[in-house]
Amino acid sequence: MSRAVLSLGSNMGDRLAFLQSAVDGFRAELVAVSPVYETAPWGGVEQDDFLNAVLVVEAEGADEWYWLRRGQELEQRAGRQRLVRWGPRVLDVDVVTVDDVASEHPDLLLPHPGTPERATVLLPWLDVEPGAELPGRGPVRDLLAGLSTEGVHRRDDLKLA
Ligand SMILES: Nc1ncnc2c1ncn2[C@@H]1O[C@H](COP(=O)(O)OP(=O)(O)OP(=O)(O)O)[C@@H](O)[C@H]1O
Ligand SMILES: Nc1nc2c(c(=O)[nH]1)N=C(CO)CN2
Repeated sequence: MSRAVLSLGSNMGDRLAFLQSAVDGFRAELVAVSPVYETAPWGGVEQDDFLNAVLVVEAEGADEWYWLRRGQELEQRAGRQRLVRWGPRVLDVDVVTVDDVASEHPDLLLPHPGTPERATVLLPWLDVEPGAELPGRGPVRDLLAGLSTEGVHRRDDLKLA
């Protein structure tokens, strides 16, 4: 069984609908869906706030590339265009972890290298897996304790179903 943690982000158009389209796309493999967070953009590009969430998914016989491909298919279906690094997007699906897999392949870095610094990933992940560990880096709870969560707000009025 392959178990992956995926980070979803959107800051263009109907942001919640784009996140929901990813949830729907992974419906058959879905283990958990986090609350939705509204988050100030990181990365230095001036742009609108994001909605972020995390999914936990599982599939028999899948490998890490399967999850990357599935995420990219859903990004394409949402109409994503790759324009600016760390810029606005209708849907971003990042593979955060796949079991304990470590990968240095540039097309699939695992665990996703941005994770330890991103409260936008760690907070929703902790909501669905309170004991979560980032392989090689320890408990998510401890990583979060060292980060600012300023600009990261849980939106309980916005629900993914
Ligand atoms: N763990 C991963 N999850 C998703 N894409 C990855 C991962 N590791 C490497 N990539 C590669 O990153 C590229 C996609 O980058 P993308 O434009 O989504 O980056 P970004 O979301 O702007 O930045 P970041 O990856 O820092 O969040 C793809 O070519 C993909 O193969
Ligand atoms: N708050 C927030 N900022 C971002 C995000 C994101 O998902 N959330 N994704 C980016 C591109 O990967 C760039 N900046």
